[in-house]
Amino acid sequence: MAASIDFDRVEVSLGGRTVLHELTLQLSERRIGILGANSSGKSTLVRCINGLARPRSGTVRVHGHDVGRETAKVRRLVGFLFSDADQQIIMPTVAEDLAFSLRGRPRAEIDAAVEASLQRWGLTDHADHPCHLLSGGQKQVLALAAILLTEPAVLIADEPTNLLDLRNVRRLAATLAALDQQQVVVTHTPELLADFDRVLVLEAGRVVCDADPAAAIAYYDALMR
Ligand SMILES: Nc1ncnc2c1ncn2[C@@H]1O[C@H](COP(=O)(O)OP(=O)(O)OP(=O)(O)O)[C@@H](O)[C@H]1O
Repeated sequence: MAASIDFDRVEVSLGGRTVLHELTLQLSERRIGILGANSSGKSTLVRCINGLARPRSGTVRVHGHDVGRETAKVRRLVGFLFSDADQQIIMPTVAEDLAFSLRGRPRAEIDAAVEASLQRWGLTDHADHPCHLLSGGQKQVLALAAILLTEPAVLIADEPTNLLDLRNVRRLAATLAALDQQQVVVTHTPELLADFDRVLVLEAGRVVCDADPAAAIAYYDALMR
């Protein structure tokens, strides 16, 4: 089955306005960045990949699976990291939140996976820590760790560094770079995309530039003047 994300003439309307216009794209590179002005349709585009946004017409497929028809299957393939980790931290403590990702599996399997995840992400000393007392950077790491426990093939991150200081921006960038998963990252921080494989620039619901990072970042910079 094709290991790509395919948009076929996708049109999305929200509140009576066309937010994405007849978008046809094949995303098969490992790391894809998305830049664009506020309201240009970036979040809507990535939300189509896991069915959070629904096209009025056209089809989105993830590894050959139609997002509209096989939403549950696609959501098992696609992890989604929001800019505000509070939106996706569900349980009271760090270990419980990680365990929640694996709910339904045998207890011993969950415990072993949570233990390994705590170690991988430097959270072992915070296992019983109330999530709401974590710093912004720690919350973002926890949200990412919880997503990765589900072993998604694709990771979507929508403005993941918005609430982070520069140190944590750099940490998150290094963390993302080291992951095996295909990644689609929306950001207002072009430097985050410097070593990506491909960068799209959106403007008013259309892809106006689709290039390597240097060319796309220069295009975006000129567009924002
Ligand atoms: N649920 C909704 N109902 C109506 N309009 C919506 C809805 N969600 C988004 N929109 C509109 O769709 C347009 C695109 O929004 P989107 O969030 O995709 O843009 P964006 O490029 O991610 O913006 P930002 O950089 O500000 O996060 C905006 O004009 C927004 O107001």
